[in-house]
Amino acid sequence: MADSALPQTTPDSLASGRADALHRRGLMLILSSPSGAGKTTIAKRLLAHDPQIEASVSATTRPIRPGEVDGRDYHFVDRAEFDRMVEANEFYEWAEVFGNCYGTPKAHIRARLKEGGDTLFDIDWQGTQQLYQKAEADVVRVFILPPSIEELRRRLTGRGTDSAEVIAARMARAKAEISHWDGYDYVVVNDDVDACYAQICQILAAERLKRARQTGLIGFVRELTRA
Ligand SMILES: Nc1ncnc2c1ncn2[C@@H]1O[C@H](COP(=O)(O)OP(=O)(O)OP(=O)(O)O)[C@@H](O)[C@H]1O
Ligand SMILES: Nc1nc2c(ncn2[C@@H]2O[C@H](COP(=O)(O)O)[C@@H](O)[C@H]2O)c(=O)[nH]1
Repeated sequence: MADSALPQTTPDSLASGRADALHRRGLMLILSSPSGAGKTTIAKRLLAHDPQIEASVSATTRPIRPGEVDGRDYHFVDRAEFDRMVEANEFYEWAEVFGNCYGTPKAHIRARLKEGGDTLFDIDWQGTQQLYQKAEADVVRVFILPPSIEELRRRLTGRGTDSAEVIAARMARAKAEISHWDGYDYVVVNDDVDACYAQICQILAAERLKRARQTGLIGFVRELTRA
C-alpha cells in the first residue's frame, strides 16, 4: 500500500486524551529483527508520519559514502575525535564493526528525552542490551518477527539489494537473531505491514501515556486537588 493511502493510525491520533496535553518525558524506541523482517520499512513509516520521533544518528569513523549527509546519516568523525568521545563517556554504547568505530552519542538524545521528544533506534540485540543497561527507564524494546522463515527468504530476495551469498549469510544468522526475542518488551509479527505498523503505533501511544513519563501529571493533580 502506498504511504499516502495508509490508514490514519498514528501514535498521536491514538494518544489524544487529556493527559496527552501534559508534559511528558520522551522515550527511546528500539526496533530489532532478523535482517529482512521489515524494521527499516516500519521505521521509515514512523519517521514519515510521526513528528514526535526522530532517528538516532550515530557517530562513525568510516568514510562518508556517496549520497550520505554528515549529521543526517552519521556524524562522521576521525579516530582521534571518536577516542576523545569514548574517553569523555559521550556514548551510550559503541562498537568496532568491520574496522570502523560506531557509537550512539548521548547528548542530543538526553536533551530530547527532557523535552518530550522520542528517538528511534534500528539496532541489533547487543546494542539493545547496552542501551537498556544505560537507560532502562527510557527504553521501549520491540522485536519484529517474520511470519515464516520462507517468507523471510522471499523478502530478502525480493528486496533486490543483496547477492545470493549475502542473503545466505543473513539467513544463516536469522535463527540466532530470533533466539533473542524474549529480551524485548514487545514482539510483533510482521505479516501484513499495515497491521504491524498499526500495532507499533499502539505500543508507542501506550508507552507515551505511562504514568512515569507523564511528568506534567504531578502539577496537574496538585491543581485538581487544591483547596
Ligand atoms: N509485511 C511485509 N510484507 C511483504 N513484504 C514486506 C513486509 N515488510 C517489509 N517487506 C519487504 O521486505 C523487504 C525487507 O524489509 P526491510 O528492508 O524493511 O527489512 P530489515 O529488517 O530492515 O532488513 P535489514 O536488517 O537487512 O536492513 C523489503 O523489500 C520490504 O519492502
Ligand atoms: N553498536 C553500534 N553499531 C552501529 C551503530 N551505527 C551503526 N552500526 C552498525 O554498523 C554496521 C555498519 O554500518 P554501515 O552504515 O557502515 O554499513 C551496521 O551493522 C550497523 O548496524 C552504533 O551506533 N552502534
